Amino acid sequence: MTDASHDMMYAAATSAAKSSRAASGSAGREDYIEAAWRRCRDDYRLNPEAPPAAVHVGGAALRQIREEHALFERLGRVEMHRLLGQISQQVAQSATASRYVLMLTDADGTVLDVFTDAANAERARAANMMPGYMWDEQHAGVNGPGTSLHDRRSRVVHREEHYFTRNSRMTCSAAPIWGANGRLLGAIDATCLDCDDSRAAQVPTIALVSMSARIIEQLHFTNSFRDCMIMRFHERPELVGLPYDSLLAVDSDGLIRAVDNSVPSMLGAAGYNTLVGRSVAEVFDISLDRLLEHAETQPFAIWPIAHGNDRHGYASVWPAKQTRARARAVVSARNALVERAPLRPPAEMRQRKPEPRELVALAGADRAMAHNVWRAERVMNRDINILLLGETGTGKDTFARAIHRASNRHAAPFVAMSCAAIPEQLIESELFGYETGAFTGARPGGMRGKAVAAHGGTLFLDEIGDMPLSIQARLLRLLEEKEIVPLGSSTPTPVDIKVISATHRDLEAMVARGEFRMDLYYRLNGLSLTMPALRQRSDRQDLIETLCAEESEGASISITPAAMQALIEHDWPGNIRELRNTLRTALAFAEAGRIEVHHLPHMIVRTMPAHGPVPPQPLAEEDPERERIVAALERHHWRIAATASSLGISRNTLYRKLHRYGLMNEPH
Ligand SMILES: Nc1ncnc2c1ncn2[C@@H]1O[C@H](COP(=O)(O)OP(=O)(O)OP(=O)(O)O)[C@@H](O)[C@H]1O
Repeated sequence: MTDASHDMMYAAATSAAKSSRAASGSAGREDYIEAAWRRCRDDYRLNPEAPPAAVHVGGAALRQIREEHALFERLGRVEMHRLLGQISQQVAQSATASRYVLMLTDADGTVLDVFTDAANAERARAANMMPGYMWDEQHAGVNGPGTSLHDRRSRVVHREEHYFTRNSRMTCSAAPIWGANGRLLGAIDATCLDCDDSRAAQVPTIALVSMSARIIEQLHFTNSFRDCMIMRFHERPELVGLPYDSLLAVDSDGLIRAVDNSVPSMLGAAGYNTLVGRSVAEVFDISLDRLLEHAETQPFAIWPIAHGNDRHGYASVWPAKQTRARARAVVSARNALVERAPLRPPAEMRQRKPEPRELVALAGADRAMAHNVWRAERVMNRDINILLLGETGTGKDTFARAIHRASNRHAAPFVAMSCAAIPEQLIESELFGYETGAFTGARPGGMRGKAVAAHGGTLFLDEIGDMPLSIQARLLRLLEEKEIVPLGSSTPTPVDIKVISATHRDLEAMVARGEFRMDLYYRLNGLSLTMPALRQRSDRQDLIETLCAEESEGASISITPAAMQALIEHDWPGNIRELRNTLRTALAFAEAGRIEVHHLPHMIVRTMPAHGPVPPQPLAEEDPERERIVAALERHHWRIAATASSLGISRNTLYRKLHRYGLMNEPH
C-alpha cells in the first residue's frame, strides 16, 4: 500500500472512530466496560483483587495452534511490524510511544505472537504478554483482546477499566480479525504499558489497530483463495482496492466460493449463506465470460457494476492462478515464445523422468524436513512460488534443484542466479536481458536474460534478500504478468517460469524496515519452507553416515564412537556444508578406513564435553550433557524414542547414558 492511500484510510478511520464516540458519548463507552465487568463478576466468578494464576496452553498445544494458524500468524506478524512503526509516528511527541506491546491472538484469546521493542520485552514477559498465554475474559478478566473477541468489535480498555488490578496501568486497543464467510480468526491488540495519556487520546491508536485488522483480513482472504478470481467491490470507485472494499472469491465455474466480512452489509444481503455457493451472475449484473474477460484483459481496472434491486457500485477483479482464461494465456504465451526463440530443451532432457525420490531422500529421518518435502510436493506442480528460508549451508539450493527435478517442469531448464554474487548494476541485465545497444558496453546482438533462459522451467533466485529495491518492482511485474521487457526494448516477452527464491535473511523484518517490497514478498512467498539447522535435525547420525559414504565414494569407512559423538554434539554453524567439508578432510587423514577423534578439526573436538565421550564413572549432577538429557526427557515426557531422536542419538546410546548418569530410576 502506498503512503498516500494509507494516510487517506487513516484519516477516514480516525474520523469514523471520533464520530462514533461523539454519538455514543462516554456513557456508551462505559456500557461495554460495565457489561464486561458484570460478566467477569457474575458469570466467570472472578475476583479483581485475587486473580487466578495466568493460564498458558502448554508448549505442545501452542505448537499445534500456531501450525493451524500459520498463514494468519505470518500475515499478522508483518502487519504488527508496520503497526508499531505507525503508532510510534502517531504518538511520537508523547513519552508513551516507546511503551507499546502488540499482540496477535487466535479466536479463543490465545496469544500467537507478540511484537515490541527490546526495551519492553522483559515487562511484556512479566505481564504474561507471551505466546501461549490466554487473554480471553474468562482467564484474564476485562482486557482489550478478550473483550474485543467477546463483543466482536474494536475495543479500548483504559487503565482501571481492566478487571484485574495487576493490569490497571495498561491501556489496550484491540480489534477482531475476521476470516472468510464470517469465521472469527482472532484479534490484534496494541497495549501501552504504563499509559499516562487520557482515554480520549486512544482514538488514533484504535483507528490504526482497526485498520491493521482489516489489512490482515484482506491479505488472509486473498492468500486463502489463490485458486479463485478475487472480485473487489465498493459503492465508491475511489475505495475499490483499498481496505474499505469488499472481497468475493469466485471460482472458474462462476460460483461464489467465499465472501469477506464486509460483503453482506455492503450488498444488503441477509448473511453469508445467502451468497456463498451462488453464481456470481445471480448476484451481480455480469456474466462469467465477461468477468473472465475483465480478469484476463483488464485485471485491477475499476468498472461500474449493478447488483440487487438496481443498486450500483464499482468493481475490479484479480485473475486467479488457475482460471481457464489464465491457462489459455499461459499456453498462448508459451507458444509465442517457442516460435520466437529456440527455447526447447534438448531431446534427452525432455525424455528424462521426474525424480521425486531424490527430493524425499533429502528429508532423511528428520520430521521437519519430511514436512517440508510433503508441503513442497503439494505445490510444486501448481503456479505457486516457493520461498526457502534457512541458515547458510542448510541445503536451500539443493532443495530447490530437487523440487525442480521432481516437478513436471523437470525437462526444462533450472536456472539459478545469486543476487548476492552479482554486482547490483548487473542484476537487472542478467535477469531481464538486453537488446543491442541498450547501454554502453552491451554485447552486439543483445543478451537473453536468466528469466527467458528459464522459460518452461524454474528460475531460482538465491539470496533474494540482496535484490536491490530499485529492481524489485520489475521483478514483481515479471511475477504478476509473466512477461519481461528486456533493457532497451519496449516489446514484452511472455515467459512461463516457476520462481523458487531463497534467503538466510529475515525478509519480514526487511519488509518492516522498508528494505523489501511487501507486495513482492507476498508474491514470492506462496509457500515458505524453513530448512532446519543441522543442530536441530533429529537424524544427525544418519546424515553423517550418508555424507561419509558419499564423500568416500563407495570405500568402506567407519567412524569411531568417540568421533561420532563429537560430530553429533558439535553445533555446526556452517550446517551441512561445514559437515561435508569436515568429513572430506577427515577422510583424507583416516587410516585403515577409520575416522577417529584426532582426524577431526580442533574446533569440533574442543566442543566435546571435557570428560570425553564414554567416561567410565557416573558423572556429577551438574554435567551439561546430563542437564541436556534431563531437559530433553522432560520435553518428551520421558519417552525414550522421542528423546533419543531429538538428541540425534540411538535409543541404545540414550539407555547407556541414562544408566551412566544415574537417571534410570527417575519418576515418569
Ligand atoms: N538434505 C541434504 N542431505 C545431504 N546433503 C545435503 C542436504 N542438503 C544440502 N546438502 C549438502 O550441503 C551443502 C550445502 O548445501 P546448499 O548449497 O544447498 O546450502 P544453502 O542453504 O543453499 O547454502 P547458502 O545459503 O550458503 O547458499 C552441499 O554440499 C549439499 O550437497
